[in-house]
Amino acid sequence: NVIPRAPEDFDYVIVGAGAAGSVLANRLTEGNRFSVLLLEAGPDNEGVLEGTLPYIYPRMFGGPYNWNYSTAPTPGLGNRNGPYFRGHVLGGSTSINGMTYTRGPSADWDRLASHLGDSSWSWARIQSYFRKNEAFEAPPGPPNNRFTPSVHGTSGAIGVSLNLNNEWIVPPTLQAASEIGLPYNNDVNSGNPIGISWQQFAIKNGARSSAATGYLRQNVAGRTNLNVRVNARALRLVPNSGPGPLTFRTVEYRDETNGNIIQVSARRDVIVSAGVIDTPTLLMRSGLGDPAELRAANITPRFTIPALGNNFIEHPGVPISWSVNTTLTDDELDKDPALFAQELERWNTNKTGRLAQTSLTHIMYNRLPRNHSIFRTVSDPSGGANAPHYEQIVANKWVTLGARPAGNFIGMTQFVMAPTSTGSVKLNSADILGPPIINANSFNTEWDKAVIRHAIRSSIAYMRSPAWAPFNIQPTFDPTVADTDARLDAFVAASGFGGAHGVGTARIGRANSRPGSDVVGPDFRVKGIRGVRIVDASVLPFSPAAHAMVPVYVLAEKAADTIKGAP
Ligand SMILES: Cc1cc2nc3c(=O)[nH]c(=O)nc-3n(C[C@H](O)[C@H](O)[C@H](O)COP(=O)(O)OP(=O)(O)OC[C@H]3O[C@@H](n4cnc5c(N)ncnc54)[C@H](O)[C@@H]3O)c2cc1C
Repeated sequence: NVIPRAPEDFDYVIVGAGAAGSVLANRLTEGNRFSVLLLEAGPDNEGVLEGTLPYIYPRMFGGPYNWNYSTAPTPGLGNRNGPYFRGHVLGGSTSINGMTYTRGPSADWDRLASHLGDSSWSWARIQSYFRKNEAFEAPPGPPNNRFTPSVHGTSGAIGVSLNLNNEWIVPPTLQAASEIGLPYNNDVNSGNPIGISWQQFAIKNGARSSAATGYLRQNVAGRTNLNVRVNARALRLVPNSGPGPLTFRTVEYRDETNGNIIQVSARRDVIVSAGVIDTPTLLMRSGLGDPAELRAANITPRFTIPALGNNFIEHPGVPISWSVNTTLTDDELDKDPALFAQELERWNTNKTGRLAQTSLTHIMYNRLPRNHSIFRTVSDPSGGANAPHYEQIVANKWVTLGARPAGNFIGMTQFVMAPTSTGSVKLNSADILGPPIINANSFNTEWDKAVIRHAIRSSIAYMRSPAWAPFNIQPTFDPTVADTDARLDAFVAASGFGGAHGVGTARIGRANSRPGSDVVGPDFRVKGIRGVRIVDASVLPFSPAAHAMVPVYVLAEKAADTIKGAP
C-alpha cells in the first residue's frame, strides 16, 4: 500500500535527524545550492521539557523519545539484558544524552588520519571543524584555571558550558585527585585529556544544546530548500529497476501518524544517518549485508557486505556509590518534591539553579601504569600516549544501578575507553521491522577486564583519600570485592552496563580497501553500490576515547564539506 506522492525534487534525502543527520541537513542547505529532505522516525523535540532541562535528562530514557532497545544476554554482564538507549526524536541521541562534551585525544584523530591515509583527519587539521561545532560560554569572571580559552570555538552551533553548581563537592573532588597522583588538567578538550578537568557540557543558557536546537532551529529559518519530516520512519531503500549498476536512490518510509507508506527519491544521494544501530539494520532490510542472514530473514540479498553490523564497539561502565554525611547532594533534589518545585520555579524564572545543570562537575581520564602485567600479553590498543584507557566521573548523587537507599551519596562511574571487545547488530529474523539483536559483548576480553579492574581499584583509592574523610565517606558495596580479580570480575558482571557511545557497525576505510571489509570509503559512499552514503557514529572504525557526540558532529561537519565538494 505504497502511496505515490506527487514527484518531489530533492537533491539529498537524509535518513535520521540525530547528531550527524542534523549537521548534514544544515550544511548541505547553506547557500541554496542543494535541496534536502530530512526524515526522522521520532517526534519533534520542541516543547519537550525533560529534553530541555539538563538535570532531568534521564526522564528521556523511557517512552516515545527512545527506541527502547535492549542488548542480548551478555556473558561479561552476568548474562543480563541491559537497556540500550537511542534517541527517537528530532536531534536523535543528542536530545536525550548526558550532554558531556568531549573531543577526545589528539592521538585518536591522528589514528583516524592514519587509518584513512589522509592527514586532513589529523588533530591539527580538524580544528576548524571543532570550532564550527562549538559556542563555548565562558563562566563569569576573568579567564581562570577552569578552561583554556584558546582551544575553544565561540561562534559555532552548539553551546558549551561548565557546571558551576554543587560548590561543596569541588574542593574534595580536586584534592582527592591530587592525593592519588592524578594531575590537574586545565582543559579536557585541548587534545590531551589525561588528568582531572572541569567537565564541559552541551548546555546553553541553562538548557540542552542539541543537534535539533543547534543545527535545525538556528540559522535555517526561511530555507525553503530544507524540508524536515518528523514521525517519518524509513523502512528500506528501494533499488532502482532496470539494467546497470545496483543503485538505491529511493527511500520508502512510513508516516507514523497515519501508517501511510510513502516513497521519495534523491537526485544525488540518499544519506543514511540513522545511527549505530539503525543504519546497519536499515541497510539489511534493503538487502545488503550477509546473504545467509538476509535469507534467514526472508530478505532477497542484493549485495554482500560482511562488515555491516559487525565491529560494534562500546564503552562499558561500572557505576558505584559511596555514602556521605552532607545533605548537599542531589539525592535531596530527587527525593524532596518541594525542593524540586522550588528549583523548577527558579529555572522557569531565569534558567538558572540546580536544574540548569547535571550532577557532574569533573571528569578524570587515565592510563594503566606502564608496568601493568597486562602489557606482558596484550599490546596497548589505545590511540597513543595521550589516549586514556579509562574514564571516571564523580557525581553528586547515587549512581549504582538499582534502587537508591535512604541517605546521601556521591557516585563514581568508570568506563573502559579503549575497549577491545567487539559485538554486533543483527536483524531479528522473526520480526525484521522490530528491534534488532544488539550484542555489545561488554567486558569480553582480558584487556577490558584488566582496565575496569584497575579503574575500580583506583576509584576506591580515590574515595578513601583524606580529602573525602571529613564527609564520613563509606562504600555502599563490599570493598573487599577488589581483593581478588575473580571477585572483582563477579562484581563487574553484576553491576556494570554496556555503554551509550556505540560506533563501528558500518566502518569507513580507504578508497582501495576491499568492498565488504569496510562499508564506506572516504567519500562516505557505500562501497560496491551507487546512490547511498552513510554519515554517523556507525562509520567510526574504532572507538575514540571520548563520549561519542563531538566526534560524530565533527565527522559530519567534515563529511558535509566532502559531499559539497568543498576543500
Ligand atoms: C543515553 C545516552 C547518553 C549519552 N551520553 C552522551 C554524552 O553525555 N556525551 C556524548 O558525547 N555522547 C553521549 N551519547 C552518545 C551520543 O549521543 C551519540 O554517539 C550520537 O548522538 C550519535 O549520533 P548519530 O548521528 O550517529 O545517531 P543519533 O544521534 O542516535 O541519531 C540517529 C537518528 O536517526 C533516527 N532514525 C533511526 N532509524 C531511523 C529510520 N529508520 N528512519 C528515520 N529516522 C531514523 C533516530 O530516531 C535518531 O534521531 C549518549 C547516548 C545516549 C543514548
